Amino acid sequence: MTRKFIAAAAQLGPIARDEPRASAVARMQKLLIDAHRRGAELVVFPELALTTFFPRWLIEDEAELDAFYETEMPNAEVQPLFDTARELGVGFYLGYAEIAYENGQKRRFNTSITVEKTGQIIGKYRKIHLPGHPEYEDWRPFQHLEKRYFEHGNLGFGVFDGFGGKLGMCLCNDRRWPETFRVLGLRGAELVMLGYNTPVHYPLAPEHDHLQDFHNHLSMQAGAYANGCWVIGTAKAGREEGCDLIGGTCIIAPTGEIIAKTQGFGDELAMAEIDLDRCRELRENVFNFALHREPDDYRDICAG
Ligand SMILES: C[C@@H](NC(N)=O)C(=O)O
Repeated sequence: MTRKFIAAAAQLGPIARDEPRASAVARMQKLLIDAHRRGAELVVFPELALTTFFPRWLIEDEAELDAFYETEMPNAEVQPLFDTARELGVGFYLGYAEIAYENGQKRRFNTSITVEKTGQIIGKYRKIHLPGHPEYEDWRPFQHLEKRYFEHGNLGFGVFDGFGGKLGMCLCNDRRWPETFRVLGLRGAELVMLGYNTPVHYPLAPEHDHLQDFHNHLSMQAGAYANGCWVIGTAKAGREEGCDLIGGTCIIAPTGEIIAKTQGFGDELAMAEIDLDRCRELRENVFNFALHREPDDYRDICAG
């Protein structure tokens, strides 16, 4: 059986603070339809793809904050995207802010899901590496309050079946951590999908601002290569509410090579054929884990 399919990384340009969900959903439907026309069976959208990147503001009013989260997936506003995708037989990855009620508690997560071509949700992930800070810091030109608005994801790095292979997900800052890709790789992931919102300006080390694109690709290419898996990384890009976000949306082969990339900072597709069997080029050779890994010498990695 061939395990080849065409995938699209569907970059979104900025989403305004007052842009309704319906507008973001319509933009994603358009990208999905274009991707389908060009043969795609899987479309990867960004992190927090339904709203602006709201952690850049301190929002103290609970109702105002809650308006950026989804309490159900799908819900009435996102259903049109699910419907279009199912009608066309296209699956997708989608990032969004989630409110969940667990054991009587209201919990907030930065979440992604994968939806199969049938419209079924086949995987769910809640972001584990939350960057930023929990309290307002007045010296910053903009806030990064993910540690305030989200809890540490409680679903682990799950690997699930879909598109004829083993799939994994993560979100934005997770891609900078080799452990993310290694855990997914150890669990057999052949394709890792992720969305990101990455400001060009990093207030803690502004001398690295010119390296943001480099660090983005370095992290994802290294993750792909060292684990012999495909990576699709999709940006929310461009100047969003005065804050510049990097683009660089791309599809990376298990060799670590970028084989498709967006050019600009708006709504745009990067597309490539994914052959899941190519993972073997690495996983049966230099990164044959069973033959060559030396976990006894890595114990410090798991020390708390
Ligand atoms: C800054 C941070 N953004 C994010 N949304 O996790 C990152 O790119 O690592």
